Amino acid sequence: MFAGKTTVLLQRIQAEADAGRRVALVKSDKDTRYGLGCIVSHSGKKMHCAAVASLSDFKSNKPELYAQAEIIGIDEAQFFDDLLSFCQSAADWDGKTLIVAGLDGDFLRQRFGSALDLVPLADSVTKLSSRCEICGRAAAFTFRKTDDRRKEVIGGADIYMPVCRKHYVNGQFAMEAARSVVLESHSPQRDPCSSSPERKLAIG
Ligand SMILES: Nc1ncnc2c1ncn2[C@@H]1O[C@H](COP(=O)(O)OP(=O)(O)O)[C@@H](O)[C@H]1O
Ligand SMILES: Cc1cn([C@H]2C[C@H](O)[C@@H](COP(=O)(O)O)O2)c(=O)[nH]c1=O
Repeated sequence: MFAGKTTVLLQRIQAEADAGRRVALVKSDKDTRYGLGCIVSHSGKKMHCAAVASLSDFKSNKPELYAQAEIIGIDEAQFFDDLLSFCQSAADWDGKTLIVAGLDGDFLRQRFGSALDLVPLADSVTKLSSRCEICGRAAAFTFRKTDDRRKEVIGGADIYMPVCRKHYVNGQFAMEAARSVVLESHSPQRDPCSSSPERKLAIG
């Protein structure tokens, strides 16, 4: 996150529109933070879009928009279960150009949705990185600052921060240590007289 995916997507869609091409922008309706009619980057740039539950909904519920669009921009691609089938058929059979922005991995660095499955079908792929919020180095990973373990948790800088490899690993270690301290303190078998081993909780 914070790597500039939405910024680049909006810039490319704007450039295509300025060149006279018919464009459409789509995002998942799971993200309601800025209302459903807009895609907004973390730095505040925004454009109108269609917010849909699935990409097949976009095609069936907005048939004119789909039919007239030469270029379709998709943001938050990780949230669309039908990403692969939609992109394949739109590009291969309907002649659309797709510009897709999304996360490849989640806060645990596990694959997120099917953005990775698009790689062999794409003409080109750009992996962006942010700046580590702790040391300023290139940040390829996203650290979740809360204890929520669900894969999908909508949010921005309130919940997530971009981190480099070192600070990702340190942060995960600190979270695990904190979690085990909490679990131990709630365990009925715990001997109140025994002292817990020292744990490092600092990230950095
Ligand atoms: N905590 C943050 N860390 C890094 N960048 C941030 C942060 N908060 C806001 N930004 C801004 O967000 C921009 C990237 O926003 P955006 O294009 O929405 O990224 P992405 O879609 O990859 O999450 C950065 O260029 C920076 O100006
Ligand atoms: C890492 C991670 C992110 N999310 C959510 C949080 C945001 O709502 C989006 C990512 O938005 P961005 O344009 O890339 O900033 O995804 C999530 O649900 N689970 C995660 O592990």
